[in-house]
Amino acid sequence: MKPLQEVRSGIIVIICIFIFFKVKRNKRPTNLSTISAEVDDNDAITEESPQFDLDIIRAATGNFSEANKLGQGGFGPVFRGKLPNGTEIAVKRLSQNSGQGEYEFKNEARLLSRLQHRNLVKLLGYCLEGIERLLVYEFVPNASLEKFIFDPLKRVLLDWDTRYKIITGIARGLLYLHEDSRLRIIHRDLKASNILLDMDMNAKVSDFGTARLFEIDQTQADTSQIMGTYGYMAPEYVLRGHYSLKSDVFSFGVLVLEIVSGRRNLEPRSGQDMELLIGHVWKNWREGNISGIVDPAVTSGYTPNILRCIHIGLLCVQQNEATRPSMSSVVLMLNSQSVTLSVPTEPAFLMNMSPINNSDISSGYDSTSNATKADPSGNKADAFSINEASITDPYPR
Ligand SMILES: Nc1ncnc2c1ncn2[C@@H]1O[C@H](COP(=O)(O)OP(=O)(O)OP(=O)(O)O)[C@@H](O)[C@H]1O
Repeated sequence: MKPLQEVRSGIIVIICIFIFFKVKRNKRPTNLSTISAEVDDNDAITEESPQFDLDIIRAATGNFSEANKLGQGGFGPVFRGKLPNGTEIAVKRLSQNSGQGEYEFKNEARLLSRLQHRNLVKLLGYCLEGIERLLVYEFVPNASLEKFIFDPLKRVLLDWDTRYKIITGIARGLLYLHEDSRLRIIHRDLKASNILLDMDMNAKVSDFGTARLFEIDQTQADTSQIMGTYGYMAPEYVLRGHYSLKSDVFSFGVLVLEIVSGRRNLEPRSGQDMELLIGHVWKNWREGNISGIVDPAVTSGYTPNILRCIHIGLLCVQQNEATRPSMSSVVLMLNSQSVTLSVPTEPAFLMNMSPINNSDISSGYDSTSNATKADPSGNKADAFSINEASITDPYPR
């Protein structure tokens, strides 16, 4: 009997050890290194991001030659290059005075290298040698949405189907950042110049320099540092430094309306009152004047799809962040025509900007972008006022 009991005990111990290790394997740790285990079926699991040798990057970019310069962003210039294996790359060379510390640099590098989605620009690796800090991205051949949508000649190339594909691509990329990985990521600087277009005009969300990481239960925060670009920032972010997933939803809504109309939300016109695009869209939507909204370069007629996108855009830019939809709702609304859309309430169109802001905005433009970066020192634009017009007829006639 005794040996039999020992055998039984032995089996029980073995089963317990097996269950223990099985549970341990399945348990998801909560740190950043597990991000790759959280990818959905659009994604591939990625390894630790490779650290590139500075000599390799120098050789790939012709020693950061002017001829290879793709553009100048807020954190430094971006250069085109080719690795010895033929892979085309875009190298972001962070300026010493960019204000981005080692922590932020590593944060962006580690974050991006672990996230992979067809609508996100892929980070191939990084280089941290001496004072040199580089981010090495896949090269996205068709430049940014900004270069297309606001260019009088190029935007004609964007028919409605292409614009719709871009809108859905941005929505999916953002949904991935917000909900489909274990860590929630708020982009915080979503704008047309941060949407890159690949060979097939698929949208890829780029520039996570301002992204913040959030554990599942920490989805919003208040900050004394305002980062972002005027025209795209949600009012609660501009005025109170409060950001959340819904701040990105607001920026997405602005982007949708810009894509539909081919106009910038914030277009400075010297000597005139500034009218934000979202205010213009709202006014025309209420009057049923769709032709006053849609880019004349879109020649396909005002299909229900276009009307739906305007409607979704207006839902995203609502003044009250609580009433803005989540990105998963947005993707659902875009994918299924049968999903009923609620009536949008007043958007946060910040009219009657003070002369101080007007001059700030016109002088703050750089050569590559008409969008104006917010003051990273955290000075809040308290001169914005909200138009309090009430809704009488929310449906277009
Ligand atoms: N992966 C890439 N592939 C191709 N071109 C790129 C890539 N990344 C950036 N670029 C180009 O380099 C330019 C500068 O990019 P960057 O993201 O640094 O700045 P930005 O988006 O214009 O401004 P900001 O820094 O304010 O966001 C972009 O306009 C884009 O045309």
